[in-house]
Amino acid sequence: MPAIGVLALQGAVQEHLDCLNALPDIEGIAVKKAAEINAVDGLILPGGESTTMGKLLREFDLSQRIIDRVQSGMPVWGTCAGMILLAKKIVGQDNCHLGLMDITVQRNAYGSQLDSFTTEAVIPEISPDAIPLVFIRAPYVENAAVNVTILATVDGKIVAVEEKNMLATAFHPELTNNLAFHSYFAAKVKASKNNSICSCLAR
Ligand SMILES: NC(=O)CC[C@H](N)C(=O)O
Repeated sequence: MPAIGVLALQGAVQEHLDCLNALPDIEGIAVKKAAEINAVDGLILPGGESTTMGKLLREFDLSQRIIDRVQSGMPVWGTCAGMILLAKKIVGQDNCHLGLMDITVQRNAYGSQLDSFTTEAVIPEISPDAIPLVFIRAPYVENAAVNVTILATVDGKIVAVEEKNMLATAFHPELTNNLAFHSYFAAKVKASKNNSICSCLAR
């Protein structure tokens, strides 16, 4: 059964695990050691506080492990702070964290009076039905390179993107009871696991 890790350094870990474990044929596992990250077929970087998570990733020497696995094809999904961790550029900062996705993100982009809000949107790639979108001190994508697919915008701002095996959302599907994004990501993980089994057998 494919296993999806949820990076468990800080943030909304249990909520993602509950969503994953509600899906058929997927095992959700909290991961915080390099060996655990090596053992999963996909990885979720949860919401929380990106500066703290980035610092812990460096302290525990996990950044390069994640970068290597994602660059060799492991699907990854960053939600909110996780999106910031994936971005190659963060507005107003000289450095980034994992620097994997060709996006520029603006942290806390909705300002103080709109720290948190909920809306909904139809995102055809993910589901034909409207999906609830929960934003908590959320970033948005200020710029996405041409190789990045824009999945959703809210009020003209980009809030969900995909680039090959990488998915990022400014909002928190794990805080709703709608499993559409988790199902979509699980399908990506299953497809990538099948591909790697096929290429091993073909050798
Ligand atoms: N809900 C969240 O993940 C908030 C992200 C947070 N504002 C950050 O910049 O890291």
